[in-house]
Amino acid sequence: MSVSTSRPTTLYGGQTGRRVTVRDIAAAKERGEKWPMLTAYDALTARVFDDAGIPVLLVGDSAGMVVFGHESTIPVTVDDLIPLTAAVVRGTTRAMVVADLPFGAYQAGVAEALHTGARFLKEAGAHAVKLEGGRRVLPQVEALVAAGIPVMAHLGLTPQSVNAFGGYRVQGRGEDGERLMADAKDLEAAGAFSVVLECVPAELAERVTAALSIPTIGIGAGAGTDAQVLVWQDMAGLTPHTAKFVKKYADVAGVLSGAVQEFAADVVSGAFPGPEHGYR
Ligand SMILES: Nc1nc(=O)c2c([nH]1)NC[C@@H]1CN(c3ccc(C(=O)N[C@@H](CCC(=O)O)C(=O)O)cc3)CN21
Ligand SMILES: CC(C)C(=O)C(=O)O
Repeated sequence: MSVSTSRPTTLYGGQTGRRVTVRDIAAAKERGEKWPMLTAYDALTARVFDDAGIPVLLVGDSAGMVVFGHESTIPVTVDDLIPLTAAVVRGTTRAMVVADLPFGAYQAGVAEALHTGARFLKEAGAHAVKLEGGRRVLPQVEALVAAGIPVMAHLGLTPQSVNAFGGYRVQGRGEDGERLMADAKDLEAAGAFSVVLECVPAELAERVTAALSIPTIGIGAGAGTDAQVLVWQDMAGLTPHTAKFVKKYADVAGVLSGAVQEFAADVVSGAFPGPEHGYR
């Protein structure tokens, strides 16, 4: 058996019997192959996504909103995300699991970023981390990469800056686009293995994708990025109100609501439990 047989033919759908690595992701960019990414926050749903062949799962700080019920990602802590990340790792065998570094857990400097990044790898078994920002976090990106922690960058609408932006708004229009392009190039030079582009004009995302040798992962950034990510509860129809960039692929809220109402009616009527659900 040659060494090359251990490399997947495609990132999505390619079978190797091992975890996806940063080298597999780099190879997909070289092949010009597009790939899907989803968020995950627990073992059972992560397992469904892993079995479906999703190569990269993000334990996003969007957990603050979709898991913990906050109004933004600002209140999320490292201690909130570590057990969720550990659950996603335990629920999967093939996906690379990327952990979001929460607000206030890396901005203070290199030492803080290294401390937080190491916790996600040691305590949760994450394979990489994601952090938000451009030039202001380059030292953190360089230090994490030097320490052996792969870094996914995140530009455009960086939700941890929602208070500075004055709401969740499209970023990178006009002159801001050139600054975003420069930040993307600097993040690649600092060693990031990929970059999320959130809520930026499609034309800008396409230009950044062409300018970088690392993959771009779009969310509300048009069809020209190398990968696409969505929050799973949004694409599956569990989130009540979603942004314009979301496509709803299922009605999980409707299915679950129907099941819950049937269960409740069966309890009230005495139809559940039946003899087959009991012990003699
Ligand atoms: N469930 C969920 N899905 C997400 O995609 C997500 C989160 N939560 N939490 C963290 C951030 C916040 N995100 C958001 C939230 C709202 C908009 C939004 O409402 N955008 C406006 C665009 C406004 C404009 O035109 O500038 C929209 O109408 O789509 C976008 C991204 C993306 N992330
Ligand atoms: C929406 C994705 C990119 C994210 O950052 C998150 O889930 O927190």
